[in-house]
Amino acid sequence: MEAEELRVGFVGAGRMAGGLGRGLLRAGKVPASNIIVSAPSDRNLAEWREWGCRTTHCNLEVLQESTVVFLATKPHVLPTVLQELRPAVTSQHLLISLAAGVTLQKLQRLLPTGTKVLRLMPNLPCVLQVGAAVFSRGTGVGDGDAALLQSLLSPCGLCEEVPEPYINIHTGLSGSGVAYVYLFAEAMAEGAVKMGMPMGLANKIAAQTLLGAAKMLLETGEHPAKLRGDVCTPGGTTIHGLYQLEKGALRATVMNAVQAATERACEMGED
Ligand SMILES: NC(=O)C1=CN([C@@H]2O[C@H](COP(=O)(O)OP(=O)(O)OC[C@H]3O[C@@H](n4cnc5c(N)ncnc54)[C@H](OP(=O)(O)O)[C@@H]3O)[C@@H](O)[C@H]2O)C=CC1
Ligand SMILES: O=C(O)[C@@H]1CCC=N1
Repeated sequence: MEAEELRVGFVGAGRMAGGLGRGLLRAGKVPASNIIVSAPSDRNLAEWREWGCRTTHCNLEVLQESTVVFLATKPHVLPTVLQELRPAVTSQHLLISLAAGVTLQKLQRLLPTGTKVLRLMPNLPCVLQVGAAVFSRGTGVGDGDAALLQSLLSPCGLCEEVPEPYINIHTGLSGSGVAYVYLFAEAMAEGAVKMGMPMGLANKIAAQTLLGAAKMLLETGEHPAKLRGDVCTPGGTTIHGLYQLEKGALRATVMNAVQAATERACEMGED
């Protein structure tokens, strides 16, 4: 289907919906006039109107006006929203849930039999087209529907189909992982401030350091340990810094963070 013909809806207009919406718009994937968004308040909708999208307080209207519908409410709200949407769902719709933890089995249970539903876990950098998203498909979702989602999200960054158990792991690694990186960036900059560098400059350099390191990882394809070794002069500065990170158990702490967030996603699926 051509982008101009595709009608895309968002139920929920918050940060993640906004990230995906702006990613799609910036890439010219779907014209703004073909996007309709719903939320109970105007808090987030005003911004969507500025982008040229249509907005409503009625979730059913989104379903009636679109074929591809992103379900972008918080996970605990989703069952109520699906109960409301259920009577208007048809076999023409492709529903895509962003809700952390909410399994395909649960989504399928809450929707009419045969509904085409996908489970997507994006992350916020998709707004700058450097996101990392994974998805799994529910029963009855064909290759064409999966390809449509991949094509829609292709301008937003990486988008891979994975076995469903990987989605909670991706949530712990990447959906939430963005926040761990901000914490690390803040700590790096504060270290520099402690040593006398102005905060604005320290923040800028910390961000550029993360960007450069991430690009090196992606573009060389090298293992992180190899690239780390390249920075370390024997007896030099880096090994002294790394020793402090190892003493502070950074590696185990980060592994624990990914585990805790993954386990929380699994728990949220049980609610
Ligand atoms: N933030 C992130 O980095 C990521 C989030 N996600 C997932 O995305 C989903 C949304 O999270 P996020 O964008 O952060 O949350 P936000 O709180 O920013 O947005 C939630 C949106 O849902 C709307 N909403 C609340 N109740 C209803 C309802 N009954 N019907 C329709 N809309 C409703 C809110 O309305 P109003 O505008 O009136 O407040 C708001 O627009 C979650 O399921 C989360 O797990 C996934 C990956 C990353
Ligand atoms: O914190 C959360 O639950 C959501 C899911 C991934 C990022 N934010």
